[in-house]
Amino acid sequence: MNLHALGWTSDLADGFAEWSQTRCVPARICREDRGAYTILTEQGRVQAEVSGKFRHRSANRTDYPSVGDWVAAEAAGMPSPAIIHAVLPRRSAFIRRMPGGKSQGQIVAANADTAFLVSGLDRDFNLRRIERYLTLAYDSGANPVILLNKADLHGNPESARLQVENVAQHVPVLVMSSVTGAGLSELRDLLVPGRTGVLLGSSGVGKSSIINALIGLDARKTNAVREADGRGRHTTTHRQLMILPGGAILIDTPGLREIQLLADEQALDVSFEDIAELAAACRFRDCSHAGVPGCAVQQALSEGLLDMERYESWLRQCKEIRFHQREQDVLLRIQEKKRWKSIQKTVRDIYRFKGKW
Ligand SMILES: Nc1nc2c(ncn2[C@@H]2O[C@H](COP(=O)(O)OP(=O)(O)OP(=O)(O)O)[C@@H](O)[C@H]2O)c(=O)[nH]1
Ligand SMILES: [Zn+2]
Repeated sequence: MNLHALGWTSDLADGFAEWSQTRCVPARICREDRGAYTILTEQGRVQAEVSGKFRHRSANRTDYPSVGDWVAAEAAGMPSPAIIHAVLPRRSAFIRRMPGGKSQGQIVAANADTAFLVSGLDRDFNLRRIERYLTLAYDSGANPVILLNKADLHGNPESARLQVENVAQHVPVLVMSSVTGAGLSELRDLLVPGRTGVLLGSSGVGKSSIINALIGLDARKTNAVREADGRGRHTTTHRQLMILPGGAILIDTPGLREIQLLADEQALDVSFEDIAELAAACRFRDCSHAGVPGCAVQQALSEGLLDMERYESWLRQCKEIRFHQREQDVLLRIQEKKRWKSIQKTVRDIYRFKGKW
């Protein structure tokens, strides 16, 4: 398989330069299952794991390879898995907060060019959730596209599209159905050979069905091929990267049950460009725009120029991002403290050792 067909770019080639004189080859992670990786190389699909040295120097979960990542890997000779020595610099990454409140981030997909944010036009439809996904997408570095799937279940999909276009300024919104095939050809037009898309969305919105429809499988049979998750529910359990017949690369992700933001505030300025503009025009310095009379944001609210629910959604996201930033700061301070303790201990040990002389 040609590396370019897997999404190889000149930036990646630059990133790989320091490995080019070694026995390593470039490879892309197509599947991860608790530390066991499946990678794609020019030679084909192989199993891989990270080296002991890699494990040793990787303190954070985000240091480890994720689906979509490019790595420097060394073939170890079958049947041993190949050894991953390094992750090449990422062009984009979707980071979400780990479920269960740990403050470490988890990379859902790496190196995507386009983020397909999938919603179902059924009971799942929720503008506020779309706003959250948009912030996540802008923070990741990939370009968002919104897919409104299950159009066959909605009485007036066009009205839903208008609502979404209202909150997702400049973002393409596609109404589709993986069951009837509506919108599929428009979606195909957005898929570029050698470019990577990632499907993100809650469980059950139809991510796997969309992929199946794209590769020509009957979407209604998706359930039959889904893997049981042990609780009797059928759901996608592994993120997986695949190459579609047209040559575009697509990453399927398991439904994110909770999407807590671990984004940068700048991402909010893009997903809420309208509010960011108002905030910039606010005459109060350091205004939180949360209720001060005379504030430009409050003014827009009272004049009906800004939707209250959208404003509240923005405020919640601001608070959440700041909360995680503070938490992250605390975490960094603790790590720094530990580092100093260990340096102090080393120094003490050296003196103690010297004292024996
Ligand atoms: N009516 C209708 N049903 C759909 C459509 N797309 C998917 N479904 C159904 O919705 C259910 C969930 O679809 P999946 O493709 O498994 O959803 P998913 O987003 O991959 O879910 P997870 O793997 O849990 O993240 C299945 O029963 C599909 O048959 C659609 O366009 N219309
Ligand atoms: Zn203000």
